[in-house]
Amino acid sequence: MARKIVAGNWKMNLLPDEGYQLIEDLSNFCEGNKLDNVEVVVSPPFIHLAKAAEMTAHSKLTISAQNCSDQLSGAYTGEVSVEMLKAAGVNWTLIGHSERREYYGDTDEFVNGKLKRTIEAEMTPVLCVGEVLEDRKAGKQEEVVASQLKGALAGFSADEVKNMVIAYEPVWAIGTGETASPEQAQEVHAFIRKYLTQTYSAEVANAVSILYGGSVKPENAKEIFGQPDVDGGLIGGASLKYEQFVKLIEIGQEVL
Ligand SMILES: O=C[C@H](O)COP(=O)(O)O
Repeated sequence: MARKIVAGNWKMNLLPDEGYQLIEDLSNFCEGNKLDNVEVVVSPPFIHLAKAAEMTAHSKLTISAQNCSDQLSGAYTGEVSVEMLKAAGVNWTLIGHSERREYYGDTDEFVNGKLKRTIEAEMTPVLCVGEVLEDRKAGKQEEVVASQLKGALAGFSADEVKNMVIAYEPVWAIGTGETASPEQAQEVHAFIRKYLTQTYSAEVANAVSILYGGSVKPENAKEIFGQPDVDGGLIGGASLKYEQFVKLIEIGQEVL
């Protein structure tokens, strides 16, 4: 069965001291509560990662990067390799977030290269996919998501895909306050699972966690997390506030 995950993506927010305080508080929360149903992951900016990983080395809180290089090492100014992440104690990373795709040119091919590095390094990648508003209006969400999955997963074996996490994040629902309805989320999640079944196997489809992302808040999480093909959330804005994120973890623990 797919793992249940509540993940936070801090994006380019929180200065180091604010970030470390939040890590400490979340780590204490995870230790103090019986979280036998959900895994909790947070993705701080690169500069916080090494210390955050050190702080959580013996905690149930998992630290993830937000991105990694598609190259192993060398003259790639501004990039961070998977080896560097691993050396810092970070074993997870988001890949292909829509903000990377939109502002920094992460094409499906590029995303595929980054995924290759993470799988070689035995890391857990969270592959992000999702359609823009125009595609949703044209009813092309499944077509877009299928094409992103095909491009990103090209060349991977079923066993390799089994170790990935997928996040469905409709771009029109990110940071906009507009959430996909639980039915809309379920529809695309079910489609992703069907895609994985048809392309790989039912075993792979059932092993891959599919997270929903896009304006998830304590007020709407119960219904979204309650959908049969939703295995958790990738949360932006609400992961920056301790009370809100903890509430989402509690809802995840109860509903997922
Ligand atoms: O990675 C997280 C998503 O982009 C969702 O962000 P949001 O919860 O602020 O809409």
